[in-house]
Amino acid sequence: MRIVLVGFMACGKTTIGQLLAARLKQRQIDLDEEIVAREGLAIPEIFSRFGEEHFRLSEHQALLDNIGQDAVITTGGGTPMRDDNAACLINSGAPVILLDAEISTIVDRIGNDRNRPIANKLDPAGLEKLKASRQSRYERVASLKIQTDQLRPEEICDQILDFCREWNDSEGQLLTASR
Ligand SMILES: Nc1ncnc2c1ncn2[C@@H]1O[C@H](COP(=O)(O)OP(=O)(O)O)[C@@H](O)[C@H]1O
Ligand SMILES: O=C(O)C1=C[C@@H](OP(=O)(O)O)[C@@H](O)[C@H](O)C1
Ligand SMILES: [Mg+2]
Repeated sequence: MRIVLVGFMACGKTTIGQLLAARLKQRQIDLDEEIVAREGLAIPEIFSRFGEEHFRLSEHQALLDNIGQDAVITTGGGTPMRDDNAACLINSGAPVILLDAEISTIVDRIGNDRNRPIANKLDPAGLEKLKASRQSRYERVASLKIQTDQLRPEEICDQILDFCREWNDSEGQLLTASR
């Protein structure tokens, strides 16, 4: 079963993707990990040596190379922002799940992690502004939005799996999970 996770930084895409993959006995493909493996450099080094544009090109290629895989695909927070990436996600035929969270939760979850060059140069107000500028795009590509602030990873997984079982009936609609 293919499942794609999108959403802002630190909303839990990589973590939930890992759990989903384990539950489904399937591979997880994390685009950030793909990029790091291809480039042989950590994300902050890719940004500092080659710039964001280079990172985005690498991310685009990683998405195109992997979107057809039967796997849990976890994107980076910026992946849906390119129009061609958004089209690729929408046309993939896979359920695209948006993980969302409040900025206070995101700030807590980022903690002292220095691995997100874009988040690391922003204060909470800057993060909120960036998230607001991206939100409509996330919502446009997604078939289901889950507000994760009060949920344990296992509960988020349960909601995603319930939704994916009904995917054929609800294709194309943005639903907000109420359970
Ligand atoms: N539902 C959750 N409850 C508590 N902590 C979470 C939850 N989801 C993710 N986290 C924590 O938040 C941090 C960022 O999660 P991560 O999976 O890297 O997010 P993303 O891939 O969206 O940037 C990690 O430390 C992770 O353990
Ligand atoms: O939102 C962004 O622009 C980014 C999100 C990161 O992934 P996560 O969303 O998994 O943190 C990573 O791709 C890079 O640091 C840029
Ligand atoms: Mg991630």
